[in-house]
Amino acid sequence: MTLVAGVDSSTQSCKVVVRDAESGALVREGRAAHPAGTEVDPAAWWDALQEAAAAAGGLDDVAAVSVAAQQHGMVCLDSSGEVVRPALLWNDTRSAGAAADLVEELGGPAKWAEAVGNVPVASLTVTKLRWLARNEPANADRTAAVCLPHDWLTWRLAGGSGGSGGSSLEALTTDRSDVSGTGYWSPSTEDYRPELLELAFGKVPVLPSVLGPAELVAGRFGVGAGDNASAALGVQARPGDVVVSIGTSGTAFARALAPVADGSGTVNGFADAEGGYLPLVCTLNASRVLDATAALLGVGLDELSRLALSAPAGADGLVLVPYLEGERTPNKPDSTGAVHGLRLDTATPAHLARAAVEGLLCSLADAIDALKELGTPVERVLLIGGGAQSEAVRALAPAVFGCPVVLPATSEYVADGAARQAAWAVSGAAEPPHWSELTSTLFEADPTPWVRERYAAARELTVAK
Ligand SMILES: Nc1ncnc2c1ncn2[C@@H]1O[C@H](COP(=O)(O)OP(=O)(O)O)[C@@H](O)[C@H]1O
Ligand SMILES: O=C(CO)[C@@H](O)[C@H](O)COP(=O)(O)O
Repeated sequence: MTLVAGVDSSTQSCKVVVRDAESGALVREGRAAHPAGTEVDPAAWWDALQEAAAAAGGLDDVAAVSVAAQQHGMVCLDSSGEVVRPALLWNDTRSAGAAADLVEELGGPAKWAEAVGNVPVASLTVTKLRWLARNEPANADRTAAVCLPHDWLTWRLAGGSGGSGGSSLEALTTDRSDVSGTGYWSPSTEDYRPELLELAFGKVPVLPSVLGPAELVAGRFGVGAGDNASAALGVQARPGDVVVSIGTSGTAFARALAPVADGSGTVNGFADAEGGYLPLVCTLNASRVLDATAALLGVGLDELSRLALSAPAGADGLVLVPYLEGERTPNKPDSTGAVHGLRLDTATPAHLARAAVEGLLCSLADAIDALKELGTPVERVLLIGGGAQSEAVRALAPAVFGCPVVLPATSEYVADGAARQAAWAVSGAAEPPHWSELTSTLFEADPTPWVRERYAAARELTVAK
């Protein structure tokens, strides 16, 4: 049996799966936690990867390993390969002002969408580089190369380590899916846009080489991917599927045959990990809305679910606007969350739990609508990510989304996608291997459109932090 491994180095943790390259059967798995916060020393990802790999029985017997990771994080390296400062993550909003400046300097959002398929918001790497240039000029001066979390982990696995003896900066690699979230690579021309990096950062550091989806690095490492593109590989998404992921971020995305350029900035025009495209909407607030509400109520996640399901649809008018970390979609980096409709009869744990689940789902329903408005066909909605383990999320998603929801069997789909990429690279075939169909459960419910209507009115009523 040929074994392959897939890694998901995501915001909250690192997961490793070892699978049979041919059938996709799960052989072993492991995980380890990441530190909290929106700036993290990449060394912590490396340590977590070692711990998760050891928990998965080690990687010595696998033919290939691919790493998928959280998108957009800014990893700056100096000329000897040392990390210059802790990485700024996708959910760090300090570069919101830099994003607004860059949009204006290029002549407006449409120019950016046309150039790189994305309108800068604080999440994109290009805005973090502008922030660095303006706020930490000494660190910007020291920066000789810039890469993404999955690029850095792949480089280290393949021998790059910084200091003497490590691979050179020129050995850094990336893939289309992740580089398309930087803001300085164009999915329509498949090229870096160095003039945009120059505009943002004042210079063009060494950038990773962009390899094809099934290429191998140093003979044993897949090129890797952004975590959402890897999840699309993991669930074997097909045209007509919209995948909704409830992790730290909330995302809705679909595979597409042509690049997308949304001048409103709502939909990110990413590339996918198979040679196509991945229009995607991302929110900053998803599973942690449930974590925070459960903590507020002093209950666990299962009890939160039970409470939510015990309250009526619409929570008798109680609405929770989930902008607990500010928000990216809509672009309100300084906004805060809010609870509206509080009365004596709605001031109960059950009403608050219901409002939290419905608020989270309404923000994702808006994301699905944005994809539809750009012409994305929606034949099936697939629900994945840690938050999809919530009974309340499963039961209420079809009511709020207004359509049936497919729940694939619980699995680490980002890591699974990376393992499938590794199997593809090892096979030398033109297409990724077809692994057995996922077992899944269909959730259906009568639509509750009034829940979204009340949410739509309430989501505008938030104050800045
Ligand atoms: N039973 C559950 N009910 C609700 N949420 C859950 C449950 N189990 C795990 N989660 C959520 O999963 C989240 C982590 O999801 P994950 O997809 O691993 O995130 P990320 O990929 O961003 O690190 C946690 O914030 C936690 O709230
Ligand atoms: O920024 C995005 C997508 O554009 C996020 O989806 C990150 O890629 C983080 O993913 P999770 O850790 O929440 O899965």
